[in-house]
Amino acid sequence: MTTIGIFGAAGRMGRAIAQAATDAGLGIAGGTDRDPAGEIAPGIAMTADPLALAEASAVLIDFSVPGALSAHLDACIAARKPVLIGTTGLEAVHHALIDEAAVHIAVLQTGNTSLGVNLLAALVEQAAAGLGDDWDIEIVEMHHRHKVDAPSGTALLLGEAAARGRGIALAQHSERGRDGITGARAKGAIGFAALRGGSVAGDHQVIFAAEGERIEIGHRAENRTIFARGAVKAARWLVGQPAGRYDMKGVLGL
Ligand SMILES: NC(=O)C1=CN([C@@H]2O[C@H](COP(=O)(O)OP(=O)(O)OC[C@H]3O[C@@H](n4cnc5c(N)ncnc54)[C@H](OP(=O)(O)O)[C@@H]3O)[C@@H](O)[C@H]2O)C=CC1
Ligand SMILES: O=C(O)C1=N[C@H](C(=O)O)C[C@H](O)C1
Repeated sequence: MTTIGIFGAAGRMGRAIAQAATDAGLGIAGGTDRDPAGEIAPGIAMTADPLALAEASAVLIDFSVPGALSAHLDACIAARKPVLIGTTGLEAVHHALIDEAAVHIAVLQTGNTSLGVNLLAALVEQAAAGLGDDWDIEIVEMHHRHKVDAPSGTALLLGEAAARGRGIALAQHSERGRDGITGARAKGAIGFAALRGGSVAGDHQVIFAAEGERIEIGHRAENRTIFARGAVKAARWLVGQPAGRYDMKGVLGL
């Protein structure tokens, strides 16, 4: 039986993943959290030691915080175990750590584990490729009041898809956090706007706006179960994969 270890196990996603893994008939080796006192569910042991967890698991799932990424990757490399990174708010330094880890082990990093969002990303890439840069691209997301990072990992994933479709680098063409006298929109820019409130699990809308017409495509997550199910599916897929960096396309057959 595949046994999963969960970094950030006491969090909203950690708990949802424990439930999804149990529903899928998988074993749970245990979990870590910032304060690992106690259990996340009956029979699921918490530890403060990422390496001990990695050694006890067939595959690891990390939905915690960017600051813990380095220690989690080190543990997975030392134990030679594959890992899924679902944590968002990652910066260039974190992506460099993931690239380095992927030389030694299989690492899947994604801002969204759901089938719907990954299919949306494929559609966005196709639309951006077909429409050309006189169509302005804006990405709007809304999440619950507890979310700490913006734009969401999913908004950035969709932005990357749009940039790929256009054959440009997102980093050089994104407009984020507009406020005050911003000046006119740059031609070819990909804009981001983030809303926060209530209990919204995750809404994303991609708007293609031209003179006189607009195309809007989007996705609404009704709860976290879709992310948790996707994470468990990806973890199963990762077991036995050779070292390398992966995203959800291989898992979902997109
Ligand atoms: N890729 C995807 O599909 C999805 C990604 N996410 C992302 O997953 C992450 C977690 O989301 P969510 O569960 O809602 O957030 P939570 O804040 O509920 O969970 C994060 C957990 O990680 C814990 N933590 C903090 N530091 C460490 C550490 N050093 N080691 C282990 N655990 C630690 C936190 O503890 P404490 O609270 O005590 O600090 C908390 O329990 C976010 O980045 C979110 O954006 C969310 C949904 C889907
Ligand atoms: O923090 C969340 O809740 C979510 N985070 C991910 C993101 O940043 O895109 C995925 C999902 O939208 C929920």
